[in-house]
Amino acid sequence: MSELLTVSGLSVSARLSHGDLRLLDEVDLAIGRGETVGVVGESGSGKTTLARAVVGLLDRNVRVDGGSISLAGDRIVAPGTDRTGRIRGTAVGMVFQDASRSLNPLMKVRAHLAEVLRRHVRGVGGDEIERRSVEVLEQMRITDARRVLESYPHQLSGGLRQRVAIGLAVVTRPSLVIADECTTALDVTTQTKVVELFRTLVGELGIGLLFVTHDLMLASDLCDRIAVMKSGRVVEQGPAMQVLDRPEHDYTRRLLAAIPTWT
Ligand SMILES: Nc1ncnc2c1ncn2[C@@H]1O[C@H](COP(=O)(O)OP(=O)(O)OP(=O)(O)O)[C@@H](O)[C@H]1O
Repeated sequence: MSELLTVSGLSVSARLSHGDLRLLDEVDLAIGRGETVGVVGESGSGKTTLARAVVGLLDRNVRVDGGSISLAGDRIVAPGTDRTGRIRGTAVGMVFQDASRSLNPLMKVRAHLAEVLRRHVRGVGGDEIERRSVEVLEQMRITDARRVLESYPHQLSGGLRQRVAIGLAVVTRPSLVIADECTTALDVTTQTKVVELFRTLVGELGIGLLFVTHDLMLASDLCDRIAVMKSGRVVEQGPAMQVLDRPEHDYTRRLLAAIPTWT
């Protein structure tokens, strides 16, 4: 599988009034084209910091102090280097937890899609915007694309809003999508449908998917490989089934033990 995203020895710290706090410690992670990698771990383990480092969206008091991130062989992040501006929203799409907050309540879905396309696709015109907007909603398995295009976010269900948010992330045809806890706010049935949609999209579009979640079962259902994070480090990574069936690290075993069972 050809490598798409390579994170090598990435260390990130926050500057605080009483000194520096290490948020990521020598993190290694790789994602190939058409591959889904889950990053799991409890709250505060550094998952979001890792996802945000890839797209250059770290907080102002946070900086990279070691290692690097490359996309398709191009080094985009290293200490003192941030070349993420040209890949964010184009080669890399992002979906966050709460679609309601990432969508502007005063803009119809049509205007959201048009804005993203105009910002990121050079020379795109009205007809093409219309064609690609309908096409991406259909890719999101939205059957009444024209009605959805004319809707404001509040007129859509939570599941539909999240589909629109995913559509906005892929309409520019990125090679990598980063999804950060994007199913957490959804009920279980809607969550399952969104996971199914991601599975289809990865297959159809051949994108790489970085799927951040605290839910180890969800990750193992969707992902080819899983990286388990604890205190800013990747403590274990491997094929999803291996991590689930034969966890090597105590922390992974504890995460597994914390999953409620029906029996
Ligand atoms: N700008 C910042 N300044 C100081 N500390 C920060 C900053 N951003 C994140 N942190 C700390 O870094 C740690 C990792 O945070 P991060 O949000 O990456 O964890 P997470 O695994 O995504 O957690 P969650 O699942 O709750 O989102 C936490 O302890 C957090 O408080």
